[in-house]
Amino acid sequence: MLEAVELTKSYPDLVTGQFVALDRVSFSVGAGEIFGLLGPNGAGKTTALRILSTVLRPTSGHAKVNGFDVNTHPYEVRHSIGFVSSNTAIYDRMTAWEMVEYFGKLYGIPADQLDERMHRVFEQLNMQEIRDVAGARMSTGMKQKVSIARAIIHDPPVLVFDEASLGLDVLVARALLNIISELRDAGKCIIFSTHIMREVERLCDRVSILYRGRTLATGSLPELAATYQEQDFEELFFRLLHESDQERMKNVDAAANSSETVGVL
Ligand SMILES: Nc1ncnc2c1ncn2[C@@H]1O[C@H](COP(=O)(O)OP(=O)(O)OP(=O)(O)O)[C@@H](O)[C@H]1O
Repeated sequence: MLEAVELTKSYPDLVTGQFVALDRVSFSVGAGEIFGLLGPNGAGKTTALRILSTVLRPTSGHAKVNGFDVNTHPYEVRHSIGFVSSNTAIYDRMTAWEMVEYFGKLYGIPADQLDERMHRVFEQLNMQEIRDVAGARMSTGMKQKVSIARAIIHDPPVLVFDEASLGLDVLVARALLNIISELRDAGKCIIFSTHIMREVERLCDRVSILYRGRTLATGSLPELAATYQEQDFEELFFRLLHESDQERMKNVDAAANSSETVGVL
């Protein structure tokens, strides 16, 4: 359903020449699966998700969403994907119903099908009560529901949640995770990026741990526990980050030593 192969994104950098935000990251996600991208700030999660949703072009590597290549078929990819982030803008003057309807029209859903689809989505997300509430009067939780509704109105097979629980209180965050589980059970292919380990433990079938643009490990939690002989996921996460930092420092030292040697020669 979704496949990323050796995705790399680098930016020009005044000091180092190139800054690699994403370094040969690969993963695949099937229908009815929630795949987590877990990493601290700056790990490269948003960069990967922006490439998958065709907002950014990769420097190298390729990706397919619902069988369509992100570089050659961006239009088809956008129709196959729904994107939910923590900072989706909600129009103050539109009601929940009007906003979702507007997006349905943007996706080109014919009027006769759109009305039926709207009712189904509002029922699915339990949004009937906020149907006529204007954006300006919505709570953060209501806004997040509208963001999800407009991301799924065209019934895409792939859904991307980028730090979607950021800023939500525990009750609303819990409701969000429940909605995502239900979407998985309905057969959606879901990518869920977060820096919260508890969310991964609760929700994800498999996860990639990203750090400084690189994948440190990928697998289901039981697989990772067995591979690294560590049952506590939080311990495992920090251990991998620490080992990656040590490896990096070793490489920096080695590079410094070799340039000193060249200087002496
Ligand atoms: N346009 C850009 N030019 C230069 N560097 C960038 C650009 N966009 C992102 N970066 C850098 O790429 C790295 C990865 O950023 P990204 O937003 O993908 O991280 P993230 O894992 O989503 O973290 P966060 O939770 O902070 O958003 C960061 O160091 C960021 O500063």
